[in-house]
Formats: sequence, structure tokens, C-alpha cells
Amino acid sequence: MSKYILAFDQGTTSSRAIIFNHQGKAISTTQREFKQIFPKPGWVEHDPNEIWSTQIGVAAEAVSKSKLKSEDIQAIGITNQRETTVVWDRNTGEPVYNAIVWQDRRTSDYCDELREQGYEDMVRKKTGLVIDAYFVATKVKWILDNIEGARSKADNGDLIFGTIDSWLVWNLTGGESHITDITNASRTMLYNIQTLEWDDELLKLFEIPSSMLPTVVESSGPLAVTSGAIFSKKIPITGIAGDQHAALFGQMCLKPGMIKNTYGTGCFMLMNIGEKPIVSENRLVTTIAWKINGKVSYALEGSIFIAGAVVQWLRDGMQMISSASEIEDLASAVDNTNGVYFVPAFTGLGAPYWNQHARGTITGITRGSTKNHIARAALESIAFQTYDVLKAMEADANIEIKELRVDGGATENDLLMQFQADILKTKILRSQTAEVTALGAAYLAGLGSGYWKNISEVEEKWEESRAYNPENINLEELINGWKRAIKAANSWSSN
Ligand SMILES: Nc1ncnc2c1ncn2[C@@H]1O[C@H](COP(=O)(O)OP(=O)(O)O)[C@@H](O)[C@H]1O
Ligand SMILES: O=P(O)(O)OC[C@H](O)CO
Repeated sequence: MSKYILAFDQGTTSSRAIIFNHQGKAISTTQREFKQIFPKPGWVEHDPNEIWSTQIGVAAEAVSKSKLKSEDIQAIGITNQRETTVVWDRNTGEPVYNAIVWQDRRTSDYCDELREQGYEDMVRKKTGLVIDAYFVATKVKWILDNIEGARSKADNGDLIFGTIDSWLVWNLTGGESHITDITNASRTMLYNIQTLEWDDELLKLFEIPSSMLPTVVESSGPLAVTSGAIFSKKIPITGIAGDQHAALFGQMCLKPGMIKNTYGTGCFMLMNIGEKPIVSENRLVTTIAWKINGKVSYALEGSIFIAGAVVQWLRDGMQMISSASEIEDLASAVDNTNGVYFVPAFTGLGAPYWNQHARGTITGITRGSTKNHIARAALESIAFQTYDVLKAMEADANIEIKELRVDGGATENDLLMQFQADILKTKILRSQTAEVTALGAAYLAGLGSGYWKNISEVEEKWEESRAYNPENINLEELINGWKRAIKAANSWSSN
């Protein structure tokens, strides 16, 4: 009887489960959305119990939908929205507060204070990160400082924390395993990516007791085993990685210099930089790509907070379109934006600007501007933000990037992909598999359980579905306009 790999893809807006066969093809996909909680402007939360129930629900459904039994699943791979933080009681398994989501900005002012106090260099050298509310440490501190009784329980050793991979593994193992994989650890701002250990100085700075920390594990191998109560048979968990790291692996960017960009809610560009962590001089972050068989690979990352979400905003907020795919026709009705620029800094600006206080701006509007120009400017903003990150990456790595592998919902948009190739002057390759993130987790799990023999066996499965070759355009004028628009969005901020 053939065996399969079950991948969990726990994302920002939905939980997905996908079953892959030995050819690396998805044979069953299930997905469930869950509630987004916005208690105050700039705050974003999820209910951790709903994350767990939707994730385990879709996993059971994927198995039954494909008429498989638990014994047909060789191993589980987990990939997750990163930085989203849960603190829970190790005795009851109950969270003490909602999960604080990566997009949440409640600790921005505290991050400003840390920068003013001169911690930026130390944090960057140790963790590869910039000080920003995006990362985990300040979210844990906020829960300990603001939830009644949390600090004393944590000091007693009763509370533990984790990113979503930890939370899922804790529940899958019936509270037996409190672990996190090294890629997720590298997003906490508590993990030293040079020494590969939790960092005492950072734990002290953020006042987080070390008894709360999960054990850090590799991204592939025998990591944990589900408890008997979950599936009818215990299943090994043999792959875990944050979603952007899993996508880098799924895109088979295995050699230094290979680079991918995922166009979802946000855009996340990662470049494999090999076995040494380059510290960015251009406001990118350095992160751990994966650790396999004792060997760590590093990546440079540029995180863009709003990409496909600007299209969602035109759909839900402005009701300019009724589905995301409609934007392509609307934008294609004009040849250019007629000087309109849209900077979708709805939650501040991420890489390479890192301005937590910038806000969305539309500039260059004239009497002749129409919704077609605004729609086109919104789409182009995704490509311009990617341009800024790619240029920073080229400068950090001192190379010229010739090829970019892409995936994610917005890569369906041919207008966007062609414009992207044109302004980058780089070939864009869209991968054959839409579910590259889940596939990356499946590959990690399959390699960790002997389902696939070695990396070369999976490497040869990568295929492109379409290539976009750059066409000649007048770039200078376009980029000048974008830079002025960014200046406007930045100057709107009060800081
Ligand atoms: N044809 C399209 N053109 C532009 N954006 C699109 C298109 N189709 C989907 N999107 C955007 O892609 C995002 C969904 O992609 P997905 O990879 O599922 O994201 P995530 O994993 O972050 O939820 C949404 O923000 C949506 O607005
Ligand atoms: O869930 P996604 O795909 O929006 O990804 C979120 C990122 O991991 C945040 O860093």
C-alpha cells in the first residue's frame, strides 16, 4: 500500500491540510478560515483554540476525503504563520490570552524606546533582526505585563510560550512535547543565530523567564510523535518550518544566491545565503533558512506587510471589485497609472524602511484619475515594494539577481508578474505547484522520515508553470515617482 505525507499549513487567515504523494503532487486539500480579531486599531489577534480546532479539523477531513486511513500517512510536516505568539499554562494547556498575530502593532512604542536606548546594534548582531513589533519577544513581554496573574505564574514556571508550530505540536502530542523548530526560533528576537542558543542577555532585556522557552529542534528528522488520542494510529512529526522558510525549500532554492518571493497577504522575499549569516547593511533581516542533519543554512529576508492585502482592501473596504481576480481587468483598461502612486502602508512599512508609524497614501491624483488608475497603482505597489527589497538584497549579497522564483495567490495576476519582471529586469518563474509552502513542509517531513532518500530526489521535481521575461521600459521615471510616494507615506508618520 502506498504511503503519503500530510502537511499542515497554518496560515494567517486559514488552516490548510494537504496530502502529498511520492511524486510531490497534492492529492487532497482542505481549508478552513478562522476569525480575525481586531480589539483596537493596530491590534490583531487569533483564538489559539480555534487555530487548533480548524487545523486538526482540516487534517482529519483531508485524510477521510482521500479515502485514506491514519496508517497510510507516513509522517506529518508542519508549516505556520510566523511570529504569532501564544502563552499558555503548562498544567492545563489553556492559553492565558489570545494569540498576538505577527501584524499586531501594540508594542511599537516600546520598540521605539528600545531603539532610542541604543539596543539596535546588539539585537541585530545576535538575532539578525531589526527591533520591531513584528517579532515575538515584545509580544510575550506584553502578555506577561498586562494579563493579570501572568507574570507571577510565569515566574513560578507554570507558563510557557511558543509560536504556532509549538502550539500545534503541544496539542498533537497531548502536552508531551514543548518544542519549536529553529526557523521559528529565529523569528523570536530571543534566539542567537550565531551561537544557536537562546540568549540570556535578550531574555533579561525582555524579562522573559527561561522556563517558558520551547526546546529548539531541527527542521527535519524525528521531531515528535502524535498522541494516541489524535489519529487512530500514532504518526511521527518529521518536518517543521516557518511558512516562508518552507516556501524557500519548496521552491528548491537550495544554493546560495537562489531567491523566492511569495505574494500572499504580504510579500516575503528570501534568498539562500549559505552557511554563514550575512548581517544586512540595507535593513533586511538575517534568518535561519533551515537546519538539516546538523547543518544550518541562512537566508536574507525582506518582509513586506501589505501586498495581496491591498487587493483585498479594494474589494472589501472600497468595494471597487467583487473578487481579487477582477483587479487585473480593471487595471489593464489603462496603459499606466497616469502619475498615480499608491503606498499601502496600512500597518506601517516593513523592509527596507521599517517605519511602524507610516500609513497608506495615494499620491499624484488629478482630475483625470479614475478607479482604473488607482487599481493599477495598487497592483504596481506590490511590484515596487518587491523592487526595493530585491535591490537591498543585491547590495547586501553583492550579486545581480537574474532569476526570481515566485508563488502565492497574487502570482495568478499576469499583469502584475509582467510589470514585476519589467521593473526588476529579471526573469520571473512561477512554480508549477500552487501550494509551495505546504510542499516544502512535506519535503522536510518526507526527508526526515526516509520517504524520500535525499535532497537530490526532491530537487528534480521542481517545475515552472510560466516564465515572464523583462521587456524594456523607462524605469528611471517610474522609480523616481515611487521614491517620492514613499517619502510622502513616511512623512505622514508622526515620528
Ligand atoms: N488575481 C489576483 N490578483 C492580485 N491579487 C490576488 C489575486 N488573487 C488573489 N490575490 C491576493 O492574494 C492573496 C491570497 O493569496 P494566498 O497565497 O492565499 O495568501 P495567504 O497565504 O497570505 O493567505 C490575497 O491577499 C488576495 O487579495
Ligand atoms: O500566513 P502568511 O502566508 O500570511 O505568512 C505570514 C508570515 O509568516 C509572517 O511572517
